[in-house]
Amino acid sequence: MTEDPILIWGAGAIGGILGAYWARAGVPVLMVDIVPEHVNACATTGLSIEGPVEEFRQIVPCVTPDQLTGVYSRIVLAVKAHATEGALAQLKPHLAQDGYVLSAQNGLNERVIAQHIGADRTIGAFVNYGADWVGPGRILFGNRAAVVVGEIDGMIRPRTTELHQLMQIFEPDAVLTEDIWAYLWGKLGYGAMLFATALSMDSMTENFADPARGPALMGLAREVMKTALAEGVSPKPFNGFEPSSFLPDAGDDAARKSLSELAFFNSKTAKTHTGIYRDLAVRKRKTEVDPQVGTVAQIAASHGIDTPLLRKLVELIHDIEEGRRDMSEETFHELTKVLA
Ligand SMILES: NC(=O)C1=CN([C@@H]2O[C@H](COP(=O)(O)OP(=O)(O)OC[C@H]3O[C@@H](n4cnc5c(N)ncnc54)[C@H](OP(=O)(O)O)[C@@H]3O)[C@@H](O)[C@H]2O)C=CC1
Ligand SMILES: CC(C)(CO)C(=O)C(=O)O
Repeated sequence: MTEDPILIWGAGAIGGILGAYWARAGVPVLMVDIVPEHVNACATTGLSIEGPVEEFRQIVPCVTPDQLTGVYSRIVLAVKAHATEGALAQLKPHLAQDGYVLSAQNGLNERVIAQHIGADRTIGAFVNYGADWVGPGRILFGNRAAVVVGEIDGMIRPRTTELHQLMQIFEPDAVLTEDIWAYLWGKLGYGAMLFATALSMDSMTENFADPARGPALMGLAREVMKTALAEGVSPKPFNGFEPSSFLPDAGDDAARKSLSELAFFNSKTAKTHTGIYRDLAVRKRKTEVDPQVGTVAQIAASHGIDTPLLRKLVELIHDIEEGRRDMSEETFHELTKVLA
């Protein structure tokens, strides 16, 4: 493996965990984050990984973007999707001509990254493990889950194999794929339902297990799967999400079975609520709804597919972000009304 440090841009829940595991394994890592107290804690007293999976504290070199010098050949981008363009502008001067950016994010950020730095320098990852940034130098690792890496053109290159090995340090079951888009679109389908779970204060499991919420949840996944098919993508299953159960010809029983598997999978995590819930209820900040759900609705429209549930979901999340609605069961059922 090459020896210049892997730059992790965004040292929060997802990036921080990768940084801590790689640093502990002796892989040279440098993290970059905009929260000075967190940067200071990671680099001095160490980053504390907490929760049921494993507990340890690891010093990980970490700087703010203005403190960064040098050029790097491997950059892992782990900021929220709406921070992608800003982060790309900052990281571009630090990316080697023959280097790459790996997106460890939810959404279709690989498209945005490719536009800015070139498709040949963009690699995709699908991450489904659950984590929360709980304070400076502290991350809750709630549960292990699927981790997949792959080139956006489907080729397997030496750098992809190296990345796969690196991911296996952290997640032994990490997968190397020739079809990263299948996983990214699968997560968009699951992700649309996760956004809906954040319309109320209830946990992911309470949402997935509630028969009254089933129709709206399955309707959201169906709109995303229909759009994926129109894009020529066949989403792949992971951790209880079974894309084929939400295809136009699959019945309600299959969809309900997948919802019940998602309820079960999420009953095992210490991260009971989504990152979206955390943005809305705890951190009181904007979510990734526009670059995730909004983007799918736009892509659907470009294929002539109507997505009334996705559009309503974007509107409801905006309402909560802007203080026009509470997070409540009643807000969730504004989605159900779309089906009436
Ligand atoms: N958390 C989870 O369990 C999962 C998250 N994901 C996805 O992973 C991605 C990252 O999410 P997550 O780790 O939870 O987010 P976090 O908010 O925990 O971490 C992102 C970190 O990046 C910082 N940041 C923002 N802008 C910049 C910038 N320009 N340069 C450097 N750092 C910056 C943030 O600071 P600040 O907070 O001040 O903005 C924050 O510290 C998202 O797309 C998310 O949907 C996917 C699967 C699971
Ligand atoms: C729930 C989770 C961790 C996926 O399992 C996620 O992606 C999120 O919090 O948004």
